[in-house]
Amino acid sequence: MADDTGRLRREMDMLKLGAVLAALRLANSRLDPSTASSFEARHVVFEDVAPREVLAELLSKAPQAVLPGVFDPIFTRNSGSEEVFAALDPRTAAASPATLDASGTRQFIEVVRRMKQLVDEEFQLHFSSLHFAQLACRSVEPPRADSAEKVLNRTRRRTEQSQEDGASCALSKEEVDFSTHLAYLDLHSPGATTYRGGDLILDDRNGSLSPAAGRMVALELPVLGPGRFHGLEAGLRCHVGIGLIDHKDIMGKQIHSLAEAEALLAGFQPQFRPQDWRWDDENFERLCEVEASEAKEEIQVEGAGLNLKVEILSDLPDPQVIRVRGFLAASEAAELVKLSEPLLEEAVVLDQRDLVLASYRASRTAWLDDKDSDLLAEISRRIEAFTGLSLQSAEDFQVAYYHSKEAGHYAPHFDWGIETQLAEDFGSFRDGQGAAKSRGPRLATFLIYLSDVPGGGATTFVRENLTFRPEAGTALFWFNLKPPGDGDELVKHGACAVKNGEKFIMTKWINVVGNQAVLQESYGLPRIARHWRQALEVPSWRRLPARESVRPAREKGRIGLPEAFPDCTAVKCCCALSPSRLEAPGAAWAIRGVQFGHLHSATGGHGG
Ligand SMILES: O=C(O)CCC(=O)C(=O)O
Ligand SMILES: [Fe+2]
Repeated sequence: MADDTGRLRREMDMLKLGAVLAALRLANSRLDPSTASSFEARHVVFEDVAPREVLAELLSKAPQAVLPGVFDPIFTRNSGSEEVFAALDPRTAAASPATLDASGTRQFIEVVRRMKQLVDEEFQLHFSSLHFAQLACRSVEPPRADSAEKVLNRTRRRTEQSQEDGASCALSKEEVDFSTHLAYLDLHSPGATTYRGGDLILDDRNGSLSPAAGRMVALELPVLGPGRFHGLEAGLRCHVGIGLIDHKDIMGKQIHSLAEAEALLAGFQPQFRPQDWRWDDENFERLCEVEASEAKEEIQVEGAGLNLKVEILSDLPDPQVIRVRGFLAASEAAELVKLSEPLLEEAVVLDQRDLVLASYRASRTAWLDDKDSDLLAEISRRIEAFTGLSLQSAEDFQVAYYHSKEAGHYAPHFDWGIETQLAEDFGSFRDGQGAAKSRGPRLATFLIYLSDVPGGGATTFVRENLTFRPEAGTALFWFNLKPPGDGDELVKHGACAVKNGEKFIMTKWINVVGNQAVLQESYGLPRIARHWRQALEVPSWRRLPARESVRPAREKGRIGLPEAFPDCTAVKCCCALSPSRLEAPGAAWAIRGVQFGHLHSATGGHGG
């Protein structure tokens, strides 16, 4: 299977991706600002996104494989009474290859991965997670009786109505999902034996784009704007569609996780759970008050001059989170506190590419370089030996200080942020020549408590239900990424308010560059995990289990779909967000200029 993947990858890399892009982009233009639904979005067209054989294979299998109604419930699903929509997501496909055989599933996953990569690169997305991905077919039989114009008008009215309803609905439901970017890849072109219509209409006044085999259109979405229409007139049309969310607060809502699909395809059985994270903040508050979590397993590890007890609090298929008491001696922790105290400054966090002082992090921080003290160099050596990871591209040590007077805390977050912006902003991230180093995202976090805390200050993992009490010298270690390099949605964690006294921690973020092999070796596993039973000198990562049997399909209706919002219908929640969120400074979906294809006759149908 790995060979297949490699071959497919190489083939796809060889394609001239996006070569026709420039030709299809017209000069930026703006809509009349008086238009009620002012719509400034950007769309980009790619040609030859996947090899023809891949498109043909997917197309030959799609009509039998797709299932009516398997779709993100937040999006409207009916495209009009004449149109039947059916879809399959990567995890469904991987869970029951009977509907799409293993080779088809593999290709589907690779195509989705490629599409996401192109959208991420084109729109320079830093936080995107896969909101949905689907192999979808629509059919209209017999041909629509309505004129295209009528269908379009009806769909437009329905969209406007759902936006009005949805706006109020979504306003009271901050948690509503939405995609910030979409992409559709056509598996085939319209024609006498296939289908008619299917143009993508970005705005009825401003243009449309005809489908063509291998063509992918990627859109940056205005959250409130007119709908996107890609209705059929007749026949059966199949495509691969993806939706991405590029916003750090929503990052990790990977409803359609490719990593999990890969794992399923490999015969691994991840533990699925409803991915509804509306309760993160409440859970955080609750976990702050509970007793420290107990280890599930304890393993004595030796080697490289270390002899430590590893406590495993959570393990595969969930993220492996471990605690090591006595990683530092009390005297070492105290020395580091002393070293960092004069250097502490108010903490900044990366907020959508800007470094800001944020209310959600009340703490002071200092950055310490190995060169600052022999002790730090020694601790780096210990971390390398212990984790088996290279610190070649790791960031400097960050000391964080929280005080009860400021109720010092750090709200639940992910550590996996991309560091390019940080590299430009922090001198300490530069190499000797002042050039920003390439580190890649934060693969893993090694956190060491430098002090006990008399009251509060626990570290909690809100989705794994773990609580750690600070004890000077104790370390925590976990991976932020999962194969093949996605942010892990289960490692969301936070620091509870310090209620009494003060808290010091020191963190080493270990980045991807230099550790790519670890990600590669874990390919096919739901997560990266270390075999702690091996001697420390032998870095050892859990390998893919042999594929023996195909798992039975999971219970229908539980496939990564969030719980329905109790008082929002699916249609109401479609694409709606508060306009104020759109206008918020620094919003991820800052809307750019418009680029349109040429104007074309309008066809109907409402596309999700
Ligand atoms: O202070 C803690 O317990 C956690 C800190 C943290 O998560 C971070 O600095 O990224
Ligand atoms: Fe963190």
